[in-house]
Amino acid sequence: MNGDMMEKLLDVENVSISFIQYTKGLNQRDLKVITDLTLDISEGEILAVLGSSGSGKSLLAHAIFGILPENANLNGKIKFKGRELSQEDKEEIRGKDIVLVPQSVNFLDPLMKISDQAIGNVKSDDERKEKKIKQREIFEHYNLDPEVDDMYPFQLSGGMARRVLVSTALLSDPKLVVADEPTPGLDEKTVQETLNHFKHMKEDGIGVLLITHDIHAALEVADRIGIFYSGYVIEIAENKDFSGDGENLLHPYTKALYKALPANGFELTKGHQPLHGEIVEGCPYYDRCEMRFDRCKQERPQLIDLGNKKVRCFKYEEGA
Ligand SMILES: Nc1ncnc2c1ncn2[C@@H]1O[C@H](COP(=O)(O)OP(=O)(O)OP(=O)(O)O)[C@@H](O)[C@H]1O
Ligand code: NI
Repeated sequence: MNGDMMEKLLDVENVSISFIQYTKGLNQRDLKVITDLTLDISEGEILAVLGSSGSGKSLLAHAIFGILPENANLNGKIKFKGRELSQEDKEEIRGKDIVLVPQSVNFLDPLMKISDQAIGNVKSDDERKEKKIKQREIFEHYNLDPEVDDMYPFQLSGGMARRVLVSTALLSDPKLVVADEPTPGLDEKTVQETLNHFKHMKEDGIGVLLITHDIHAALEVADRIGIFYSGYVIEIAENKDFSGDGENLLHPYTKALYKALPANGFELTKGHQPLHGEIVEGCPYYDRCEMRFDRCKQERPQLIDLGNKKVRCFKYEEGA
């Protein structure tokens, strides 16, 4: 599919998420977890967001669905098909045009039979029948036998539960699927299976936001990969840039990450990423950067838009 012809589905523009934290006495401070995050996804495209544990990946997903914790502050815009979504819009649209494949099976209701919760609320018996047929079809497609319909979540194996979450998400014919860490804890075969599901969605024109800390999974299915570092997206690269010597990758962190791949297994969190809320004045990667210059210590680089690619580094500023 030609990426240029596909309609834009999701725009996340300058999104920041913070928590109010009470310190000694009645002092409070803003604990920033995500800062100025910008990304977009089109029909038939898989965008992976790659970040270490605790980097705010699930919060990003929850912001899109309007299910952030009460004490979270959300700034910036989230748009679907060009229209900014209010909290009410998000509540309206979720589970329909946009669906979440949650990180945890705990999102399933432990007291409800699998097929009932997959079908969800219906307005009439006819609708229930219709949805039941569709549910069975999709479950069949994901190798979930009829007896699964009457099971409760605790009766599912890890792999089955994953397949239930994916097929439940697809039941509403979504335009966009947000998958939060769909692969950890799965055996190699089930990982492969899950990734294939995302490829099928892509072929069906669905946009997929794949949130993961597994760079191998990201590289296997994603068209583009957004790299989180210390609450920032420091680069959005194309999949094909992760090849050769990594010479087409832009940010020094992404380059280092790529170089570490074949040799070291892979370690995303090697070294110290400034913690959330730590006040870093300049570039968050300054301390580890091999290409830094003075300006990087005082001033924070903005995300530079290079068409399909984006990077947050002064080195790529015009005239630099
Ligand atoms: N309700 C809350 N109040 C305060 N801080 C919170 C709250 N929820 C999350 N956080 C903070 O936000 C950070 C990001 O959480 P999030 O679950 O989005 O990380 P993640 O990237 O999805 O991690 P993982 O890979 O472990 O799933 C956490 O490290 C935590 O410090
Ligand atoms: Ni998470």
